[in-house]
Amino acid sequence: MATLVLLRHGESVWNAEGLFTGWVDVDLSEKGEAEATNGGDLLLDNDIVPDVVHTSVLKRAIRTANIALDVADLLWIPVRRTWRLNERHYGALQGKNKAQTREEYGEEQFKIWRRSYDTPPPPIADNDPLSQVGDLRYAGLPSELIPRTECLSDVVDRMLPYWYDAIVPDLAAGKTVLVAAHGNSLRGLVKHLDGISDAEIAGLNIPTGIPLVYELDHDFAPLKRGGEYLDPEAAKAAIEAVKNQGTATAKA
Ligand SMILES: O=C(O)[C@@H](CO)OP(=O)(O)O
Repeated sequence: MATLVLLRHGESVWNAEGLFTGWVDVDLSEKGEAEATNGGDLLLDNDIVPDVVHTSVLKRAIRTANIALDVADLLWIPVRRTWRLNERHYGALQGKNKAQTREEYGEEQFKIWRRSYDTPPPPIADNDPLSQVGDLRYAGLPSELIPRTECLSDVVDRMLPYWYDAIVPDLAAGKTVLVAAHGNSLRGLVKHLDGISDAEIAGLNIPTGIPLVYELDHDFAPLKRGGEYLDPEAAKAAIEAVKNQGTATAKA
């Protein structure tokens, strides 16, 4: 048996402002830092001691992991970072306001861009200031691997090689593995773990800063479908808030 802990970064500044973020390297808000601290407290309270952490190359996930691990006095554990755990690239929607996008293009199109499995938003131009094509952290990648937009299915395709090649070997070695990543890269991983259909995954949202724990069997399949949030009540409310982003019921 192996333990896998999934942690979505705390609220980012653009989450708070209601903007599509994707691969733009936005920092945590003050609330996001507090959520990361709470995530560390939850690990501590539940005696969960990660042996290794895997993060994306975006600072909201990196800082969330650091803050949570600092709380648990585990800043020293080995860390690996990969673009394959990055948030879904939101294409030309990066930096756009969610509520305004919904108003401009309508509820149906907004939902398709946000949560359909296989329809990506329009691509971002390489010369757009919010494109990642010239970003130093991706300089080692062939240009065709740097997304100009992605749907969730694209995320699953680029995330799974890392799951099999880097995370599974840690789990196989009996390590407790912490993965600090993003709403949509974690949706892709949960889809894979729980065997969720392409249609069903549209209804699944991941809250910020609340560790989701999976106990896995010898074949790296969950003992309990859906895993367990360390604070299920808070997770419920936060999931609802993510779902409602950009709609009239959203707070911001
Ligand atoms: O903007 C984004 O990159 C993501 C996560 O914050 O948003 P959404 O939940 O709308 O897919």
